[in-house]
Amino acid sequence: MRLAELRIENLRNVASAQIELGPRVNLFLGGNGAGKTSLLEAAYLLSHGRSFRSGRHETLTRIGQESMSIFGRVQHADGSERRVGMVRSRSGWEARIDGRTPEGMIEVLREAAVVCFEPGSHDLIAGPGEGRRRFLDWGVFHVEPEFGVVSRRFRRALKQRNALLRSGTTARDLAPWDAELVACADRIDDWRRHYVGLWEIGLAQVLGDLLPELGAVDVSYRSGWLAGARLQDVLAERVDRDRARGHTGAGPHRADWSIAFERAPQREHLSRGQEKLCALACALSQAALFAQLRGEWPVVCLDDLASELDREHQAAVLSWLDAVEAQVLITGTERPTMLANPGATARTFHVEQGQVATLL
Ligand SMILES: Nc1ncnc2c1ncn2[C@@H]1O[C@H](COP(=O)(O)OP(=O)(O)OP(=O)(O)O)[C@@H](O)[C@H]1O
Repeated sequence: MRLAELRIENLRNVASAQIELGPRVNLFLGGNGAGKTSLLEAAYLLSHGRSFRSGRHETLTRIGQESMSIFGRVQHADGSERRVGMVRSRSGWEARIDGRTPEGMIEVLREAAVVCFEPGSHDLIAGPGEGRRRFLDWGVFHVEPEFGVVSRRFRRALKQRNALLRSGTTARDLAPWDAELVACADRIDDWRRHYVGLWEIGLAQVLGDLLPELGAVDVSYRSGWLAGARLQDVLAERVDRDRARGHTGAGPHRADWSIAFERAPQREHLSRGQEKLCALACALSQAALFAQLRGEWPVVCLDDLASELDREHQAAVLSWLDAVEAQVLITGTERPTMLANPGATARTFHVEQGQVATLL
């Protein structure tokens, strides 16, 4: 899929922008604080319903404004086109699809698929498990049609169970929520496990290009409860502990995954740059798996590529992307030397004080 057009109103310092994107490489150049990352953030929001930057959602809206909006014209490989959008006001998010209000944001998120590598991406390797679960679930969501609904049911059951735990209830009151929780958890776990099994094949290939010096790679997935045990047994066994803590300590909300290399078996063996390359390989291999299973590439965003990677790795990434069909959005303060002659289909934009102008 590709974003043929991106329209933004009042996102950070971008008061109003309408960008006609090219089908392949789109380069956004401008000085620090110009608003380049905010453009990628807009594309990412359409796909994830949240920003890749930390902080409260209120800070997304331009200072002094009541609301912000993002619209995208999405073109799919089968020739279909969708107009997707989201508006954020004081009352929260509102989704739009082809001029109507869909049942939920989930419909917009299904249409727009964007993967992103940005300065905070190393957190995927070095940061808390929540980011890794989100990464994994984004991939699963796009290939398992029921995943969105089942994970919503799971979150509801978990919330209810936690509320009951805090109110000092009996095991009998917990039983219906435990049953719902376990039913959803088993499906989520199966989907995630299956996805990781497919994804790690492509990940090993990309890492073989980007970090060959670290040797063979192994991805381990942990479901969030004792390996080999049934979740219902684990919940029953630890119910007193859960009650004392006021929340459920085992389940898919505690799942995690990690990457180990032959010559860097622990995460702490990786340099910061190697963590970044790992995170980049995760994003690229996730995009490749999406393309394999869905028959079209997601949009690939690379924020501040030149300052994140050395020249050799920048060249490796750009030639990897050149060989595939993906639409790519890249930001930088200067044109990367590898993109000095980016080809006839490439577009370059100049960004300054939140304004975007097409250069080529
Ligand atoms: N809510 C907001 N309202 C208005 N301006 C904001 C808001 N939040 C952030 N900004 C400003 O918007 C700009 C956002 O810049 P962004 O991170 O997109 O820039 P960038 O071009 O990627 O910069 P850099 O090269 O420094 O990473 C900054 O100038 C920032 O001060």
